Amino acid sequence: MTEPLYAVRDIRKSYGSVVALNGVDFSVGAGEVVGLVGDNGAGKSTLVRILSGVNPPDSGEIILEGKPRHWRSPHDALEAGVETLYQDAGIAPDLTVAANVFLGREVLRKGLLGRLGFLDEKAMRDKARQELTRVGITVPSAGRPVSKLSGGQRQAVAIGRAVAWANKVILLDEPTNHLGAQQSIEVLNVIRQAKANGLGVVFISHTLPHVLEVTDRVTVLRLGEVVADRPTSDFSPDTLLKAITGLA
Ligand SMILES: Nc1ncnc2c1ncn2[C@@H]1O[C@H](COP(=O)(O)OP(=O)(O)OP(=O)(O)O)[C@@H](O)[C@H]1O
Repeated sequence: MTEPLYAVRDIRKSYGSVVALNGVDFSVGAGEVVGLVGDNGAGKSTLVRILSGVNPPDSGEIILEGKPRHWRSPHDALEAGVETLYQDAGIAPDLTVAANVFLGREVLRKGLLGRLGFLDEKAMRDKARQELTRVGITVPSAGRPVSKLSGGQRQAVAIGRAVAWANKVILLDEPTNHLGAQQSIEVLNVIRQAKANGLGVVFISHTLPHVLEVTDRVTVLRLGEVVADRPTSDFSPDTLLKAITGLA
């Protein structure tokens, strides 16, 4: 078997007496989309926080490209190529689309006296448009404030930004939540584009039709344990729901 791009082994995490994850194995390969599903409280968010470096596990291994990792912060994971898009996507409404794409990573241009410090707005707009186009997102204007975009377009900017910056793995926590049908289709297309670009994509969602549509494999968590990890083609809507709820 080939080495997965990103994997965790035998992860355990408790909050006081609550066991959130009880010996979880999870992996994603390059160019693979893995769905992470489970009922409320199953442990999905806890696992995402461990994968993204927000919280360390109590025990277990985190392995990126075959090497054990110990994330001290989300910044560590990000630097190593693991990008996360959270439910409330961290978009700054008053800034332009381009500024949001580069938020925290502004393109600097050498000033006249060789000082660093000018924000090169044109370069930023061009690059933002280029990056969003690369991942399949079109916005009316990269110079437009995000507050002037629809909710779906905002979400598209957030996901486009995450996919554009990710260089190995992208964790998408409910990216199609609150989106209309057309906007969901666009986000699912961005996921396909990320896969085509060779990223490992983890898609966390309660919207099972989207999971069945876009993933290659599905991992089902129930009460902190993996109860199924199989190719998506093995599941029907009915068998996936049964795996999640545990009801026969
Ligand atoms: N900070 C915390 N303090 C105490 N308990 C927590 C904390 N975070 C999560 N838990 C508990 O850990 C378990 C797993 O929660 P988690 O949020 O990971 O589940 P989830 O699958 O993401 O659920 P949802 O779909 O509702 O977001 C639950 O029993 C939850 O109550």
